[in-house]
Amino acid sequence: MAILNKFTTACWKNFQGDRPNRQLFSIVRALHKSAASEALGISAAGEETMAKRLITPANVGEKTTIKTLKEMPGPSNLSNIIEFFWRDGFSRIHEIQMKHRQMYGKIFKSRFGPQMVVSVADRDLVAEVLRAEGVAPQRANMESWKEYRDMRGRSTGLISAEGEEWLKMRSVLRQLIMRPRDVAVFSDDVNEVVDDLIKRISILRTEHSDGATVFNVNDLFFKYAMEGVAAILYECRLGCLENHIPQETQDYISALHLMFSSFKTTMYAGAIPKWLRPVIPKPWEEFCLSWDGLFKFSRIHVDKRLAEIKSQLERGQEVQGGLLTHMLITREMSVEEIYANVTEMLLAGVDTTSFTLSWASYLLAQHPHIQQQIFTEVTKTLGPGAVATADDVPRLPLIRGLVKETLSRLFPVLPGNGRITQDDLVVGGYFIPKGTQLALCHYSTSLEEENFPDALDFQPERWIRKHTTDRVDNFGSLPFGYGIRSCIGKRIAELEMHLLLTRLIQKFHIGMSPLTDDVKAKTHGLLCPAAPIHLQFIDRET
Ligand code: HEM
Repeated sequence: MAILNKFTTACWKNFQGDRPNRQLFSIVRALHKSAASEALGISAAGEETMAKRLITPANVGEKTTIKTLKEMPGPSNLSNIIEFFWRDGFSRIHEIQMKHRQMYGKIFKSRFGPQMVVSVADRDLVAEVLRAEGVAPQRANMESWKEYRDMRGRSTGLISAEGEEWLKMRSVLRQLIMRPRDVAVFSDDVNEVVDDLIKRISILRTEHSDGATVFNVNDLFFKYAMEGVAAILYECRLGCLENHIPQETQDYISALHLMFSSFKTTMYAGAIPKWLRPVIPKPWEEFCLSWDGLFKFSRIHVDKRLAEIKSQLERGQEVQGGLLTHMLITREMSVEEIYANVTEMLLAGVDTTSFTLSWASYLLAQHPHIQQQIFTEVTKTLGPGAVATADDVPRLPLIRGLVKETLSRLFPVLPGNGRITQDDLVVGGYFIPKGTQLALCHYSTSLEEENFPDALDFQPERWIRKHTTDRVDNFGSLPFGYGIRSCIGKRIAELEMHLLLTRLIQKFHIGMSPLTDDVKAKTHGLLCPAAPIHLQFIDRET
């Protein structure tokens, strides 16, 4: 188990003490504000310039060329209803993004009943929006998450919290897991999970007559991602890759599957008016049921660790541990906030990582010559059979390129991102009033020929910098978001993906099974394979 910190009984006082007082919170907030400016690359003077650029509604339509939302093009309400409800557009959100971009241009508006969304489908405009973000950007459509938490008296976590509440939790967590060196200490834990996955592949291959095929690799990568992220978050192993998965882990997987399988209904659980719930109860009931399962699982693991810490301290022993231990001891967050955050982080970290791994392996199988190039890089850099750690990753640019080309370009697992604007803005020549819902269309920008020549080709080497001043475009592809509200688990996800893909390429030639056709993507909340991916894992000669 990675050791982040050592704690002595002195910390126990802190552990039992009060939550940070308001004065401290103001300091944290001030620090955070400057950190946010830093992350966004703007100085105090820059912020002022930004503020001056804001326009009031009175300016609009005068002698300026600034246009109103009324003038913004976009599909009609009726065509949206047909596209989404008649033609099952919910599973083709990524394609619709591309289609609307072609039809209406870089910025367009769509209506979903009373809800109006402005879509931004251009690299430079996305950059404008994100660079103008304040200290606590607001995510869109989180009402149902909050309602569930209020109903059950639970705290919000990073994903669902807003404002000061979010800032406080973010300032705690960003110091623990945001930098590559923060997560490098987890290399051994992750590598143990990789060992188990390799063993699992060997078992699964024997179940097929050719001795090489693994059916539906996403199932395997789901278990890997869950085991890996839990090893870091809960500091324990869950047994996902065992032959017999423990019942409580199985219950969690069921809750996660329920959340995922009923995505379409649960996504709109909050949108269905409360008075209609007695008539259409299923979406809201399933939504609550899956959250109950997810929270229950986190409580079990957090409480278990809490009890261990208490007993160690009572015996006068020094407490050592990782992320969870640190959070429980320092008490910068309450236990309820810790439950909520580990619940939301586990939820955010499993399918995202597993789908990316499925797509990356699929692309490797489709492109054997590229797979061979990456294999050559790995063997030359590490030497035969060596197990990579986080420290080796910077020396494996094609492994990083493989993940980027998969996730930042061809299969961005979150094809879009949402924001509620917190100030009046002008974007692309349009006045966007405060409180407008924005959709940032990352899928369409990541396939833009202007941003990425030969955009449909799989070219991991395009991410390799030939010169230190080289930069492959950033705002054209933001798989983890950008700035102060970006993905807090980015480094954890990267570590899991880099270490696993390196080892898979070292051990196996990954081939396409004849049972796998051309697999298309579909949107189901995330961009996932529309059909199971079956792959062959053939041992490389040692
Ligand atoms: C391939 C894997 C992953 C991808 C592509 C991904 C992507 C994202 C994106 C796009 C966001 C929204 C950012 C924004 O609104 O600007 C996000 C937020 C978040 N992600 Fe990830 N994520 C991944 C893995 C993880 C992991 C492993 C964890 C936890 C261990 C995690 C935890 C979170 C949390 C807590 C947030 C909310 C952050 C906040 O609002 O402050 N994610 N992620």
